[in-house]
Amino acid sequence: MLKLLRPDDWHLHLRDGDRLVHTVFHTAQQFGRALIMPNLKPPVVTLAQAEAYRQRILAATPAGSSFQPMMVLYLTDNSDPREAAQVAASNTVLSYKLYPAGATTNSEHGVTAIEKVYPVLEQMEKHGVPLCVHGEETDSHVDIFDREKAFIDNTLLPTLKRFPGLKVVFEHITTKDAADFVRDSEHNIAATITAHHLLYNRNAIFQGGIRPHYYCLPVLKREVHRQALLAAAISGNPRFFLGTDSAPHAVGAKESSCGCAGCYTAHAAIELYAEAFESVNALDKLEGFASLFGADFYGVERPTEIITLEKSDWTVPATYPFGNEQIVPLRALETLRFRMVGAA
Ligand SMILES: NC(=O)N[C@@H](CC(=O)O)C(=O)O
Ligand SMILES: [Zn+2]
Ligand SMILES: [Zn+2]
Repeated sequence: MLKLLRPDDWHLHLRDGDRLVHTVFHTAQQFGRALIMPNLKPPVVTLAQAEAYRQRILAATPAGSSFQPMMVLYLTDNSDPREAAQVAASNTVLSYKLYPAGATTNSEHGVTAIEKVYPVLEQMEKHGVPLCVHGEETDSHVDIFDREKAFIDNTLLPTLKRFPGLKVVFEHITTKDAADFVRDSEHNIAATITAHHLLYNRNAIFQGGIRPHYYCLPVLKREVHRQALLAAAISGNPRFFLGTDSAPHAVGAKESSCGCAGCYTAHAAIELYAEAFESVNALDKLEGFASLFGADFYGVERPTEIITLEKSDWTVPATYPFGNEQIVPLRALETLRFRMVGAA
């Protein structure tokens, strides 16, 4: 039996509409709070839109749950620098998200050149508002496995040189380069790490055939990178913390000749992380990573509730409902060794 302070998910996609009841259900079972990504269609760009989305999420939250969605604004070339001060004053909107235009799902309204948002970044630095970053180079000539490293060199380093006090969360890091970069950075740079990047390398996408449910962005990398992420996650360094990047797409959109990027892990997120930490005998490091470090970085209260995980095998269902469609979760029809059994 393993008891943990109730974890928070610092990178989550819930989508919208009739899908919310299904996605919120899974996350609210496990997490006290989650940082909700704003890449809807159309994206969440204003405080008013974020508040309206937050209310839709709360309306879809199961009765009796105290789950709190924390919101993010989608940064665009046209974001108003004056809004940064209002974000700093908000208790429910915590950060901005940088999607380089074209980098990932619903990023077409993203930033076309980082210089265009310098006035916003200046205000964010001034007011202490964190920037969450999808860190991949968008130049299609750059090899897809090298895009995270190229982003560090071409975008992140010059931006931090110009705004050295800007708080940055390098989201869903996938390489040793990114882990080393964050480890060797100043205290204002942190990173989230997904469960799937801790558990799998790029072979998973091609195991006996093409496996669309293991395709996400940034794409899974070589084993050496997975090892580096695992080392960072269990290091006890408080600038590495949990963000699932659980990213649901209906089964038809994944199992397609041009399938969407994203792995759905919210149904068993903490169990998947526990499995990864146990694989290197580091379950004692899970609570800091999952429940403390993210709250500290964002400057919100640490959790007080406790959840309990048990060592007991269970089989993940083939699908879960997703609005009026279905979603295939990670590890569908396979066995998981941990199971969350309660909260108090
Ligand atoms: N990670 C993914 O593969 N997909 C995410 C977008 C993102 O986080 O980049 C999505 O919204 O589907
Ligand atoms: Zn992303
Ligand atoms: Zn994401």
